[in-house]
Formats: sequence, C-alpha cells, structure tokens
Amino acid sequence: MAKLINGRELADNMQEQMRLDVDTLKKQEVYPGLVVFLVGDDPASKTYIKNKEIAAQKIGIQSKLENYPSDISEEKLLAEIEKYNSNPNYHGILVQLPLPDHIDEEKVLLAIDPKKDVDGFHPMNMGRLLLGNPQALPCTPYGIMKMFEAYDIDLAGKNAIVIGRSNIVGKPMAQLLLAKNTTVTMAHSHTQDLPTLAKQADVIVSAVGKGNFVTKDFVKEGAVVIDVGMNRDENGKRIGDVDFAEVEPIASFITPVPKGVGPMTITMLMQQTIEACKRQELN
Ligand SMILES: Nc1nc2c(c(=O)[nH]1)N[C@@H](CN(C=O)c1ccc(C(=O)N[C@@H](CCC(=O)O)C(=O)O)cc1)CN2
Repeated sequence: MAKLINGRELADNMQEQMRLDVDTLKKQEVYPGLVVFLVGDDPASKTYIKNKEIAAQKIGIQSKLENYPSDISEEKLLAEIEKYNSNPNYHGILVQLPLPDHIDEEKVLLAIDPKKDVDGFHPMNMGRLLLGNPQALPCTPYGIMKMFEAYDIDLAGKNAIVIGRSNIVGKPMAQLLLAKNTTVTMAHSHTQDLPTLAKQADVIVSAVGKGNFVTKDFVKEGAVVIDVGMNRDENGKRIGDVDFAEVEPIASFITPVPKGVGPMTITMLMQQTIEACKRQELN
C-alpha cells in the first residue's frame, strides 16, 4: 500500500511559513502584490483563480484580478500587461492559461517583464531553467519537486518517466528531475508501448489530461506516482490521470486528485510572488 503524498497539508504548512515571511516584509513597509489576468469565463480557470485569491489573502499578498471578455484583442491585452510591468505595486504578473485561440500565447508570455513572471513561463525564465540557473520556475513542476523533498524521496540515479510534453508541466518537469541527477524519459502521444516503458520507471509523473490513463500495467512495484491530471469522470467527479484504486496498492508513494499536486501549484505561485517582491524591493 502506497504512502499518500498530501499536497493539501504540505501546501498549508508552506503557506503558514509564507504568512510569517510576509508579516516581516510588511514591518519593513514592503507589500507583495500579484495581478492575475483572466480572459473569458472558463469555469475551471475561474475556480483556479478563486483558489489563488484565497491563498493570497491567507498569506497577506495583495492580489488583483483583471478579467477581460473573451473577445479582447491581443493588442489590448498586451497594452494591459504593459501597464502592470511599470506598476511598482505589483511584483508578480500571471496570465491564466489557456487563452482564446485568437490570442498568441507566446506573444503574451513574452510581454510580461521576466522579473514579474511568477509563473516561470517567459522564454528568458525557461531558458534559465534549461541552463541550470533558474529564477522563476513553472509552479506545477516546482511544487512536485517540493513534494519529493518533503517526503524524502531520493531522486539521484533513479529512472523517471514524464508522460506529457507541455511547456508548462512536462518539459520543465523533465529539466528539474535532470537537475537532481535522475535519468529522465519523456513520453508523449507518439511513444511506442508506453506501459512497458513506464513499468521500468522508479518515478512516474503523468500530465496527459486523460482520466484513469495510467493503470496498474504502467507501474512497477514500489514506484513513486505523481498525478498532475485534472479531469472529470462521467458523473462530473474530479479524477486524475492515474487509476488510483488500481495503482495505489502497487506504488510506494502516490498523489491524490484532488488535494495532491493542485494546491502545491498555487503555493509555489505565492512563494514566487514573495521572492519576486523581495528581488524588486530589497535589492
Ligand atoms: N498561468 C497559469 N495557467 C495555468 C497553470 C499555471 O500554473 N499557470 N496551471 C493550470 C491550472 N492551475 C493553475 O493555474 C491549477 C490547477 C488546479 C489547481 C488545484 O488546486 N486543484 C484542486 C482542485 C480544484 C477544483 O477543481 O476544485 C486540487 O487538485 O485539489 C490549482 C491550479 C492550467 N493553467
């Protein structure tokens, strides 16, 4: 039976530490600020943003939501971002993804001042990660690394497989594992015989967005299984990529969905907002 990696509990503990850190900053008259851009009214994005607002409030970070209609022009959105690049009260800027099809995501991410990019998605920050000198990291993979650390999961020399090659999870996840001396395989939709490949891994990170995709046939006895999936089953219940009931008895550690990786994504966003604030205000 696997040990459950309790993302909710770890996130709460880290957020409490951050609250104390922010209290200290406020005594120096430094007030961390975060602005979140939401384009349209996608219900899932709205839930994630609500949770980000709740976390910010708990920690004492001033957060502001800028919600634009889904038909906002790219030009207007870029101009709005520019306003916050030069507003010293906001140390972090986040654009909730995905964006509507008519907006070029790459252009938008490039428009954020890299110093204020608390999502770690700006090409400069992605490049720094690749070169082994990161400043801001994509929050989901960063949160997963914190989970490994908190649960004393040793990665050096282990074989890991990352399933999914998105820019926001799969690719940065592989880099962070590599930086811990893990041997990393990246799997994707063209990978041949994925179950056999995954079964050789000591660590599996699944970020494919398909409910119950990772079954017991993918998992070797004692593997660590991290589920980034955020899917709904036919009854609307939240489920991950991993068939929890099948995999949990085989794994050594496993993350649940919900209350696994999700709360850590938000926590790392808060952490990076505080760090960005310190870099901008205290240096
Ligand atoms: N700009 C960004 N956009 C997106 C990111 C991101 O890191 N930056 N990641 C995802 C969505 N996401 C954060 O924005 C995110 C997803 C899930 C959760 C979370 O806490 N999930 C809860 C369940 C929430 C619910 O459905 O009620 C859980 O797992 O317990 C937080 C953040 C895509 N876009």
